[in-house]
This record gives sequence, structure tokens and C-alpha cells, in this order.
Amino acid sequence: MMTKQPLISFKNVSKIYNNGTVGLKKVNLDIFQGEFVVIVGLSGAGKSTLLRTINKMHNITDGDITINGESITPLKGKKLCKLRSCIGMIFQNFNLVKRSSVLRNVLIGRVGYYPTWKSVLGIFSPEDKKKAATALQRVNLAEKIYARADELSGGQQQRVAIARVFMQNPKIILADEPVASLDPLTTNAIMDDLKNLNREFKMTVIVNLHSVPLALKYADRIIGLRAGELVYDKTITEVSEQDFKTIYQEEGAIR
Ligand SMILES: Nc1ncnc2c1ncn2[C@@H]1O[C@H](COP(=O)(O)OP(=O)(O)OP(=O)(O)O)[C@@H](O)[C@H]1O
Repeated sequence: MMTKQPLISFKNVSKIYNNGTVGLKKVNLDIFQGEFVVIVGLSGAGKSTLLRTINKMHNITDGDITINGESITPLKGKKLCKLRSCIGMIFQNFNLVKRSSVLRNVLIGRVGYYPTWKSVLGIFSPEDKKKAATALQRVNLAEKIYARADELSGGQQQRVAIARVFMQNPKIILADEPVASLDPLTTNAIMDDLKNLNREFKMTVIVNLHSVPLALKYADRIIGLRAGELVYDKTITEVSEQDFKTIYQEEGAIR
């Protein structure tokens, strides 16, 4: 039988920051297309670091990461841009252009599809404007299309960020604590939006979360990090709540 090729593969990946802090320690991990993976772990365990090595916002110091079998480690310039155009990112602080309209923020998702001069001048096609309106409908924000981004609540801003990622049409979505600052109702709306992109369009989603109940509710697979090491990796059907004690044990604590 042929084995499926992973979409993203970490091979013995370590990341040591310039100041000597260990971000990741010999991580081996395969992620497959269409998975909804949640990464959990204590603060400082390396969750953001792991996520950000996938689009090379952070460079690794040892090992290799491949996407579709191809090493991303040497990518630079145009090839790096191409990699980044197929990876969407959702941040805890939303990362919108605050003084721009919601529409313009969503259109930014299309920038990778335009020649640089057009995107610098902000020239977008009528088709893309229509698509942006549809993207905003998906996240229930159609009526805010002309509002300024900084007039929106946190939850609404995160939904704009999701509409922007939808416009980008990426293969992979990295979400770095997307709901950390949101109330429970908004949290579920944002997580549902991510799950819908995963289910409808088979986008591979990797999310860092602090909440175990949320991880249990949304993940297909849960990965746990502790002090830069991968200490847990189970599909949702194998997970038991007892497991989380291992992940959340402080380093050096008595086992
Ligand atoms: N730019 C940096 N320079 C030096 N050390 C860093 C840098 N970024 C992160 N670290 C360190 O690397 C380790 C892993 O950090 P990381 O942000 O990946 O953890 P995390 O699990 O995402 O934490 P949190 O849940 O608090 O966001 C921590 O010890 C952190 O202090």
C-alpha cells in the first residue's frame, strides 16, 4: 500500500533563538492535508515558534521542514513569497490595517495575486470586490464593509481577518491564539469559521490554543509541546482528559 505524503513535515527541527533560548527541540511531526490540528502547551512551550517556522517568520537552526516533500529551509525572495501566498495567518491581535476600511482589509488577502504596482496603488478588480463582499457575508459582517477597521470590536476584527484569509485562498491556515482575547460566544464563532474553511475547502488548519475544552471541541488531532519538545500527539478519538496533565506539567516538576 502506498503511504500518503505529509503536507508539512518537521524532521528533527530545533530552533534556538539568538539569545540562547530553546524554542523547539528535535521536533518530528507530519501534518496531512485537510487536518485540523490544535497545539496546546504551557506559556513559553514553543507553540508560536512552531507555527511561525512553517511560513518562515522564524528560521530554524537545525533539521528540516518540508511542504509537499520540498524543503522550505533554503527558500528566499520570490520562492519565499510564493510559499507565503499559500499560507494564511491569523494573529491574536488581528493584524488589520486599522485606519483602512473593512473592504480594503479583506482585499489585502488578494495582494499576492496582483502585480506589485497594482497592489501598491490599491487597484483591485470588481470581481475581487464582489468576492470580498461574499467573504464578509460568510463571517456575518456584510453590513460593516465600509466601516473603518478600528471601529470594530475585537471579535469583529478577527472575523475580518478570517475573511481576508478566505480571500487569499491558502492551502494552510496558521492561527496563533486567535481567540485569546475574546469572549466565549465570539470565540465559538471564530472557531466555527475556521472549522468551516477546513471542512468546505479542505484547508489545513493549525491553531495554537490555551483552552483544553476548545481543543477537545474543535481538533481532529491534538499536539502538545513542553519546553520546545513534542510530548503529545493523538487524534481526537484517542484523547483522554487525563492526558493533559502530562502536557501541562511544569518543567522539572515531579512526575
Ligand atoms: N524572538 C525571541 N527571542 C528570544 N526568545 C524568544 C523569542 N520568541 C520566543 N522566545 C522564547 O522561546 C520560547 C518559546 O516561545 P513561544 O512564544 O513559541 O511559546 P508559546 O508556547 O507560543 O507561548 P505563549 O503561549 O505564551 O504564546 C519561550 O521561552 C520564549 O521566551
